Amino acid sequence: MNRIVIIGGGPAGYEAALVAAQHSADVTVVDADGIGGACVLYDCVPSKTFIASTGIRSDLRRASALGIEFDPKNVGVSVPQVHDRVKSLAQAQSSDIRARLQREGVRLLSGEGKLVDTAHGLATHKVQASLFNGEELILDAEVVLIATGSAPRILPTAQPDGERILTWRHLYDLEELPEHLIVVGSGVTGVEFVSAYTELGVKVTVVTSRDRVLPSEDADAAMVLEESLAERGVSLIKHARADAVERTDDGVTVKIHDGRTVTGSHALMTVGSVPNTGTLGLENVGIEVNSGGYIQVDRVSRTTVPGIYAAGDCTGLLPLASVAAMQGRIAMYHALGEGVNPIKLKTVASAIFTRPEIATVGVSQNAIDEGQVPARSVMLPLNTNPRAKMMGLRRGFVKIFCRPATGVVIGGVIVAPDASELILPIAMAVQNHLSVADLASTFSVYPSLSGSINEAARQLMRHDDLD
Ligand SMILES: Cc1cc2nc3c(=O)[nH]c(=O)nc-3n(C[C@H](O)[C@H](O)[C@H](O)COP(=O)(O)OP(=O)(O)OC[C@H]3O[C@@H](n4cnc5c(N)ncnc54)[C@H](O)[C@@H]3O)c2cc1C
Ligand SMILES: NC(=O)c1ccc[n+]([C@@H]2O[C@H](COP(=O)([O-])OP(=O)(O)OC[C@H]3O[C@@H](n4cnc5c(N)ncnc54)[C@H](O)[C@@H]3O)[C@@H](O)[C@H]2O)c1
Repeated sequence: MNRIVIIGGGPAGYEAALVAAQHSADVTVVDADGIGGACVLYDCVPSKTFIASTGIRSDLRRASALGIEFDPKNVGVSVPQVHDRVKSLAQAQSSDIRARLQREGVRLLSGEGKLVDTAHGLATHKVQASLFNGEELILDAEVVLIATGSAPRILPTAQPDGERILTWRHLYDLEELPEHLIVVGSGVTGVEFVSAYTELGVKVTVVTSRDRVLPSEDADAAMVLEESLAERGVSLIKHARADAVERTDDGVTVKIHDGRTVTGSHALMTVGSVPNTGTLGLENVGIEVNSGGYIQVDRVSRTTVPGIYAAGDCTGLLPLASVAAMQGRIAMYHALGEGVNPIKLKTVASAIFTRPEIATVGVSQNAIDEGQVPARSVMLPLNTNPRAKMMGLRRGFVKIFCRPATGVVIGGVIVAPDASELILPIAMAVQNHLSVADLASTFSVYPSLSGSINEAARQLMRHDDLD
């Protein structure tokens, strides 16, 4: 029987454990935060649960435009109830995953894991587990998976205190809504909270070092989001690198590199994450990390040391729960000698849970514009879609990219409510090499937002006929 030790119980670790247990391996997971990892307990699951509440308030605000009379001023937000729901749902999901792992026979240890091999190049490895109950165990393993995730990046001059200067992991402990929230950073994490807090009626200012929100995402999508946030009263301060955040008597001051200052009641730091690789004893086995502290892996999750794999945010490949889980599963299939397909990032679908949502899959507009990938594309505004008109939607679009000669779909972007759900047909087309003709000839429901996916594909087909 293979002895496998997994350090970290987030999506990378627990999905790997399930695969290994189903292949009759002897699996131990050592985890420091709780099964489900930061994903379930602090990051992805809590933020999406929070956003589920904040969205309801916006739906109510839009009701009058559709002829439903009601006074938005009478809508209250029970902050303790919203936060309790967030935390109890996260705990419940963690418990469910824990129970499933236990049913599959996985041994779960609560504590910190560290590699303690006495020399480099050994055939098997040793993991020291320092348990929170005070026990110290040394676990022998033929295979080790490092799946330790990442933690919020902290600026030394903006130390979070959990009261006024916050990371996203402090938010659900606040007793009241911030009066004026300054969000530092405009990446995916930042904009999701900017959108959510404005939906709750909180005044929000964004301080970003870049020239737009979502600098790494589709520019057309980012522009739609900027317009929508501006309409909801968000102030966006661009080209503004925050040097420091300080407490004042009644709030915070954010000091910007060029001398400007911004004051508010609270500051939320969303300036990225750092991998949890510093205390893992990597030097004891001869694994080197890159300049960002990430563990380098190949497409089947192998590190440079035989028998040691790494998966998820600690590898810096693509920090998404879905990718972490896939990397973890692939590591186990490979370690157990099963046939395995190396990970393909070109087919990963992801979404940004703002209002409107932004979902993407496959190649990006940037890669096409820079000439890295030849493609034809079409961008269809949603306001021509009958269902969108019925729903009173003013913004959003469907964009599809396809190969110039064959029309094979290679990517797409959707900006719409529930874009996270609407992206699936394009993701299926990308994954299965379907063409725009395949997409165009698939029946969609009339009327539906997904009808715009058919229509966009049809426009690319017409273009085909002219070639
Ligand atoms: C605010 C926010 C929202 C997000 N929303 C989404 C989303 O909507 N969709 C999506 O796909 N992704 C989302 N992500 C990204 C997603 O959360 C991560 O990609 C995912 O958590 C990575 O999983 P992981 O298993 O690598 O690590 P994690 O989930 O971070 O789990 C790692 C675990 O390892 C443990 N650990 C660390 N060091 C040790 C040690 N030495 N010994 C033992 N245990 C250790 C930690 O305690 C933790 O439990 C979001 C991220 C953030 C910050
Ligand atoms: N819905 C989702 O799937 C979801 C949600 C959240 C995060 N994530 C994952 O997490 C990854 C990381 O996202 P993120 O937003 O946490 O980090 P990020 O590194 O992508 O963004 C941080 C932003 O902060 C800015 N910044 C850094 N230092 C600054 C300073 N001193 N002053 C002002 N601005 C500063 C950077 O320019 C950058 O735009 C994403 O790429 C995504 O993969 C996914």
